[in-house]
Amino acid sequence: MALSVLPWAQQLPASRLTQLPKEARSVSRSNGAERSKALHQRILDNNFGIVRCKDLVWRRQDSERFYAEHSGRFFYQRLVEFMSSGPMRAYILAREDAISHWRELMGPTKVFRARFNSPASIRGQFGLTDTRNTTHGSDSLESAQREITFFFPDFCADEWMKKEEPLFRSGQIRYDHQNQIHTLSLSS
Ligand SMILES: Nc1nc2c(ncn2[C@@H]2O[C@H](COP(=O)(O)OP(=O)(O)OP(=O)(O)O)[C@@H](O)[C@H]2O)c(=O)[nH]1
Ligand SMILES: Nc1ncnc2c1ncn2[C@@H]1O[C@H](COP(=O)(O)OP(=O)(O)O)[C@@H](O)[C@H]1O
Repeated sequence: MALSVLPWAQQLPASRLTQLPKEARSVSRSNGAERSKALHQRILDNNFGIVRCKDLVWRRQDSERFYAEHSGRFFYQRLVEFMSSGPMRAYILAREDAISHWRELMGPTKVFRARFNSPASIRGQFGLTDTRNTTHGSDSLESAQREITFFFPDFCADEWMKKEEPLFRSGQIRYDHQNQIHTLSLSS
């Protein structure tokens, strides 16, 4: 599983659960909805199972808490402000090696590196600056678990791993267009 947050609203992997897209003020003011749709399609096209998906807006203190490990870095204040400046979308994504696949799909943190070295990546395509780089993705299983709890406090990863992960893994899922997530295909 992997956790991802798309800011316009930005995942979970046990081998696989987590990602978040970030996109806020400047982006959502113009074409945030369109971008969010494109990012959602990119997730589907890359064979991620969408376990959970939720639109939300952070308060400043949410942003400060989520990025506490960066407090003291020169970009902390701008990051905190950006992440609480508009809507974002949080995902729990599942697929084999979800964390590394998502991070590859996102591209490098620094936007010019992304543009030149990975122009087809999400950050290469949509990133504005090193801070406003469109998406977040957990960097390890441990951070995925912590970040999933942050965004989806009611989600029980252990139970999901036990009951649903094997069915996601074997493809016994279907896409629910209305709720924009994958659900188990019921075998009766
Ligand atoms: N070491 C260091 N690098 C900085 C500092 N400020 C900006 N940078 C880097 O300079 C590059 C361009 O920064 P800016 O042009 O200021 O970016 P910006 O337009 O402010 O956009 P945001 O990062 O979204 O606020 C990026 O690689 C930043 O990481 C700083 O105070 N210290
Ligand atoms: N040098 C930097 N300049 C500006 N913003 C940065 C810089 N490094 C990191 N950030 C911001 O902090 C976020 C978290 O940083 P980090 O966890 O190191 O990268 P990543 O999001 O690629 O895992 C980045 O996505 C970016 O928004």
